[in-house]
Amino acid sequence: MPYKLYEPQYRYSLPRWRFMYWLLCDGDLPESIQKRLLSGPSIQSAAMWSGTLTTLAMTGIALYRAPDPWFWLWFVVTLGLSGYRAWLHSRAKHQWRHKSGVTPTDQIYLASLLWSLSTGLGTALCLLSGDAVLQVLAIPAMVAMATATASFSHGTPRYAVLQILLLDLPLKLAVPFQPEPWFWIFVVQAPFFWGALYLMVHALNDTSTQALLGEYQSRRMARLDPLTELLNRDAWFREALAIRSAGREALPVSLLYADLDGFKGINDTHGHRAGDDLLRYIANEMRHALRYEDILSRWGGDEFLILLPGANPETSRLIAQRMIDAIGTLRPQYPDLGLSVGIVQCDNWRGTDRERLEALIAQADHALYQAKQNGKGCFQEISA
Ligand SMILES: Nc1nc2c(ncn2[C@@H]2O[C@H](COP(=O)(O)OP(=O)(O)OP(=O)(O)O)[C@@H](O)[C@H]2O)c(=O)[nH]1
Repeated sequence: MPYKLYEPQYRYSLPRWRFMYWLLCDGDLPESIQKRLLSGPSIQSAAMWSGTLTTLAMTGIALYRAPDPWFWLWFVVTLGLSGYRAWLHSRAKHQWRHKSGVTPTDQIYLASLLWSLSTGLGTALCLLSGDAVLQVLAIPAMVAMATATASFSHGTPRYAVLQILLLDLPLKLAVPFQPEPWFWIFVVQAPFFWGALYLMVHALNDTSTQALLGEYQSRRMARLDPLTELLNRDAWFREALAIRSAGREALPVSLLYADLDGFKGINDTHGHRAGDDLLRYIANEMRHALRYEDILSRWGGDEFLILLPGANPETSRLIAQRMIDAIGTLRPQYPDLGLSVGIVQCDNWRGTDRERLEALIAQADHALYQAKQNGKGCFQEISA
């Protein structure tokens, strides 16, 4: 049966204020999951508007029943906060759509906390007003809002707890200051109510986090070589072919085919596990020798394929030599270890398809063969 997964309208960037980060994020999770949890229903427009409309309806009824200056203040604060929150949401949506920078995550969550506080204080006022209608309205409205908050904000459990307390605590604190003894029942049941919401937030959070982590891991495994965590062949092809459409003018690229020298001997002498550790270490060294935009993969065994977009021959020589030198620093421990690199230069990447790319790889492989023939530990270049 077809079904549609819940997708947030847009993703929020991580909070920048320290306290907000602590309140909203779990630093142990990958950033993409933190952002996904952060962008849950709690700060999507639908949740904001349902909360806002409920509060506005309550303030309207409160003003109708008892046009007290405090209720006027509650009404004005709710109206002001609603406008501010609507503005923040439209800014966030715009920034996300146009990828023009960070979203105002801190402000959005802070405004939502202020709404919780003003709503909590407002319902406490309803209880203190002595008006039976307002009192009867305030209690179920607060139970509904606190419960909805727990499910909406489950992606951010610390924040959810604070929000529930801001909403519900003032009402409970108001009970001793009004004459009706039956309202004490809400104070007595408070620990059970909050405890149940706490458990619900954490159970929902656990389920969402585990599901997102599972999805994250399977995406990673489909993309990365498990030993070195570099791109695997398929992902490399995808990324390499994806850059062909960028820009209109000719885009020169270099393709580097790198192969370790003497690696078999290291496996034979130090064991396969030491060989694995070395491959991981070398993958990291290569990452550091490259630029952000370069596309690096473990092609197989002790071979690596690297695409350098926009690189001229001089840059590619420089990068190849940088990688050879980086591996050279391991000589004191592994005297026979080295790196040979075949380089193929391509003047214009535009219009490249898989077939042409495979032909370029074959040329780079040929250049690598020549580098090995020339005594290893060096690079050899040819033009496409
Ligand atoms: N430890 C480890 N070894 C691997 C892995 N994949 C391939 N190898 C080994 O890497 C070696 C690659 O073979 P060659 O490239 O011929 O070895 P080499 O000594 O570097 O040869 P030259 O390139 O001619 O210098 C083989 O011994 C493979 O068993 C791996 O994932 N882990």
